[in-house]
Amino acid sequence: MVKQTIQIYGRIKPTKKNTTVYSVDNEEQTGAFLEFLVPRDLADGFVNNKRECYRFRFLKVFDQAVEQEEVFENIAKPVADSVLAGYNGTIFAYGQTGSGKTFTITGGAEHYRQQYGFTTHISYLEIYNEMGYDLLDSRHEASRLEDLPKVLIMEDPDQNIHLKNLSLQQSANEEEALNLLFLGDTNRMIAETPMNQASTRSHCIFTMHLCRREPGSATLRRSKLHLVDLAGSDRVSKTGLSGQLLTEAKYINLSLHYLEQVIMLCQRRNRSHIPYRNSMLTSVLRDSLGGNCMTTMIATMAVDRRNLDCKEGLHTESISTCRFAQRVALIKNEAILNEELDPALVRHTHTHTHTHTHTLTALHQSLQPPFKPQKHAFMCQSLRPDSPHISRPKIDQQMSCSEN
Ligand SMILES: Nc1ncnc2c1ncn2[C@@H]1O[C@H](COP(=O)(O)OP(=O)(O)OP(=O)(O)O)[C@@H](O)[C@H]1O
Repeated sequence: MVKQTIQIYGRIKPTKKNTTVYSVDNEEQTGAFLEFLVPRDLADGFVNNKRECYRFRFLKVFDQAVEQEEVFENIAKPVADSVLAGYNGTIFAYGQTGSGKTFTITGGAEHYRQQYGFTTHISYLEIYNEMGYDLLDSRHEASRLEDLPKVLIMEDPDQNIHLKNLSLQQSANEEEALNLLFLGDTNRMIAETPMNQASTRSHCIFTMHLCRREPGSATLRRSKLHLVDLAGSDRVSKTGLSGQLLTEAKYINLSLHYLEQVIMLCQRRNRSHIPYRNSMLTSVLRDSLGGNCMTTMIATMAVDRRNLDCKEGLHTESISTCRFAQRVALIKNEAILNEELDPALVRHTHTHTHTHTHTLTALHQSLQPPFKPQKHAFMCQSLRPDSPHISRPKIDQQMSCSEN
């Protein structure tokens, strides 16, 4: 068993504007500090009694110039390696609208290197207004979100969560896996808000389910990797929304509130009851938050003046994102190696005890690796936009929202 607190990293989105209000201090030994400096003259005539300096600790902070490749090497690769070994992993991005969550989790419009990896199953869930949708329903490519299959949460007697109607698509190689990612992205709901024209107003969870058989062994290792792109964490009152967008924002606020509630309770030593069931997001991420998973969070921040709280001259959203991250860093997870005896082998052994031939055939079949493990498996590559083989299709408003 691996006991580990949730690992927190910060990432500052590049801006062309001159920004002197923060500083990053990455120390090898002590971790990193992100400091927001709030000069009094930014208060625009208001009396500013706030602190001048807000200091937050992260494992590492990736400043504006840091490329996706380096973020991948530092954050995603260790998690992907653990998942390949048989542990569950989660990487989630949290931050205000437009701060770079989607970019960090799924990459920009670049090309990806095509390299054959091993077979895996993939699911892609969108949670919009507390309702789950299967983004990988290929019959509904580029249709309205409401037309996609609705995903329901079911719980078995052992309180394990099952997602009914969420398809698991097998992918034989990296190209197929990336195409599933692109299909899902095409189906994602994109709505305009005054703050960001291509804002995602929903939570999206791209999950890779791996099943690995050790050569020469009858045990299987099953692990999952969740890549979680949360909706913007901004408060509703600031963005001046109404109608459908206000409803969306309220749902987002509520589910982020439940996420925060779970996080607060997970920190306590005496964890009696954690209300995971309050929202779909926390139900799905149950293992990731205080359970059987190695979890990493990336706090994304946009620091240009547009994102300043004008009255106070503060980076209010960045500061609350950092505060959220500090609370997340206190959560202790316990990841176990998800090993089990191959059920197919057990079944064969029971039904064919009278002859060794069948048992041996089954044993032989079950010991064939279902995939060829390679150092650079799909996940290791999926965030690496560095070579010209597979391109992300352009997703425009028309494609993603309506067939007409
Ligand atoms: N590190 C980066 N380098 C270059 N461009 C970036 C980076 N991070 C974000 N961007 C760009 O900034 C814009 C907003 O980023 P993104 O859509 O990832 O934000 P978000 O936090 O996911 O927003 P939302 O909450 O609306 O989903 C996009 O055009 C994206 O390409």
